[in-house]
Amino acid sequence: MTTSTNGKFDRKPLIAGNWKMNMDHVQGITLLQKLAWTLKDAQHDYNRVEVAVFPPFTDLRSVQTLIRGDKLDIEFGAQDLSPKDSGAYTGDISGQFLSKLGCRYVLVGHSERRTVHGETDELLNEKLVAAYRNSLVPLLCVGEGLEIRQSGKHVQHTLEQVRRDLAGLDAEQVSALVIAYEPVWAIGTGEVAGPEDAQEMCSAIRSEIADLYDDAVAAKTRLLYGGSVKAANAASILKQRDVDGVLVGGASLDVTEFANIVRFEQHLVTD
Ligand SMILES: O=C(CO)COP(=O)(O)O
Repeated sequence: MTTSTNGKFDRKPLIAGNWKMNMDHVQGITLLQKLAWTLKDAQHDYNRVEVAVFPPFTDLRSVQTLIRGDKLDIEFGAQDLSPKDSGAYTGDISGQFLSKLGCRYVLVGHSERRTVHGETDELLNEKLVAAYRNSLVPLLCVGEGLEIRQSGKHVQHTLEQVRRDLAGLDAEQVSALVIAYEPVWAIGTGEVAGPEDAQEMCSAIRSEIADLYDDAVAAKTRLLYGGSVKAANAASILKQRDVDGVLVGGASLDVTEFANIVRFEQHLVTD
């Protein structure tokens, strides 16, 4: 594996597709089959770049069956989990069940959960604990809205989220964690943060982790950017020193777009 003085490629890049509330289980397995074929044609090297998809809950069993049956080298995760493992919590989904279903990852704190469902940092902290308790790797989403960006307080705001969400987690847990910086104003809007914005925030998050834990932990935590990522803008973002991958929404539903984003990252690692 290519290494660099800053250790960027010591962290395995992750290209993640958040399908959100799109694709029923039939559409989902068709999309996944096409993605697997496309990546195979492109001779994708899974040892160098990890690919993960986050389908709706109702797709997870079909996705698991396909990935296991066809031995696809694609990881999958859920879009949310309950802070509790079982009990009278109608409509919630337990991390225990997700883990048993073979999920490797789980999204925590996506801005659509924070805003539409009013999820607080305190709740998200409990969800992170629940994820680790059930051997899931959490992919924590943080980021500011437009007003905060315009007020110039975006770094302060996002680091505050990081501090609150990570409260009480130990060094081993945070080393395994993935954090996606997703500025709310760039999600589904076509507005993409510039590569330098992505680098600014990922670098600030890494420094914050070094302060909260130590440099060794900060060097291991993978940091992604998300918000209107497409094949056309992915390369410049992925090149940034502290950006270890991307969390892709809309473009992950288009196999060609998503596979091209994976390819950009693979070239960066290989060249
Ligand atoms: O929210 C996102 C991924 O979690 C980003 O969504 P879009 O890529 O559609 O902007």
